[in-house]
Amino acid sequence: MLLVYSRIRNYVPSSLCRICIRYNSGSQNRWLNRQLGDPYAKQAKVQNLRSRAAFKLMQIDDKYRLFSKSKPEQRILDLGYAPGAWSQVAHQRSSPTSMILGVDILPCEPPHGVNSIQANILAKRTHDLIRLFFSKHFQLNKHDELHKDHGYFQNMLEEELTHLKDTDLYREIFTTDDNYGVSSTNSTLRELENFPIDVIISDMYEPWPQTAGFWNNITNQAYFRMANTSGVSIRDHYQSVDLCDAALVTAIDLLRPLGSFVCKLYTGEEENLFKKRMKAVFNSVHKFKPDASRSESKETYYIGLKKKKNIDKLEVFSS
Ligand SMILES: C[S@@+](CC[C@H](N)C(=O)[O-])C[C@H]1O[C@@H](n2cnc3c(N)ncnc32)[C@H](O)[C@@H]1O
Repeated sequence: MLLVYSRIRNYVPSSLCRICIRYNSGSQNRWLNRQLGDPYAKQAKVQNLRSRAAFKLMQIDDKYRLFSKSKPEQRILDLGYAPGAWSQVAHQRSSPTSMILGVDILPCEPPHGVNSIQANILAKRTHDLIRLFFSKHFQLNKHDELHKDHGYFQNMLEEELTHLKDTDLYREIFTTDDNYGVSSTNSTLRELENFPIDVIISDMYEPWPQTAGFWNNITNQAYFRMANTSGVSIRDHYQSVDLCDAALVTAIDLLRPLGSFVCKLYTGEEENLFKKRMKAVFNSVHKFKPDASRSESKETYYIGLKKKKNIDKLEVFSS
């Protein structure tokens, strides 16, 4: 019903739309009324931002300074990026030469200045695609305007990955051994290839209301997929911890030492365990609930600054 509402809202006067509201369930009504009166939702519309979530990241960035216009070529990974408001903020607040990759399990056209892939972060291949995207090799060959054709871009990245398999170049990009064929003088460059990302942001969880991609039978039934807020806080919490762990694994494997990390967590009894894992990966760990996050929501944000070096993944997850 919500989908129908958002689709027809573009075509019919708002008085008629109230009819739709009347036939919704009570909780849907509450959601719609809250959304219609919400100052952040209104501001998002005015500023052409894809959702009110943009303000949460702005407030996190105001406090923890993740992005910088003066750092050229910041490499930013946005996990669960659809519909793209966080990516818009990352693009606005970083230098024009920064590289931003959005990953989402749902199909979505990325905002201007952002590349994206449709993929599940729980899959190993997704990590390979991310590493390839940020590799020197792919960046050199990438056409600047590719973000304008999302499907073409994803195909190109996938094909390149298949093409490279079993070549020396593949081994160079994907072997993360510090000593792989390099002298110690090149170790900084090697570190950059091993850990090519400066900032990882993850808002992964419930799907945004889809407006496109319905042809895709595998991923468009968002409400039957692994993660969607159910209102049952224990269930939401455990699924959220899984996604936070997946984001943390991505950070261990791909984020550069001293790099920054943000992830959304639905709070619950495993929160302290997750915090402990964060502390094993980052020198400085903060919990922050931005004003734009509704007080009744169980969501909170964990910020990890100054990633440590030489992290043993097994140790992080076995304690
Ligand atoms: C709350 S939305 C993100 C909103 C986004 N930060 C923005 O500002 O527009 C959460 C997203 O996480 C995605 N997601 C959930 N599980 C995922 C997974 N396993 N892999 C990739 N994306 C996932 C959902 O499809 C959804 O689009």
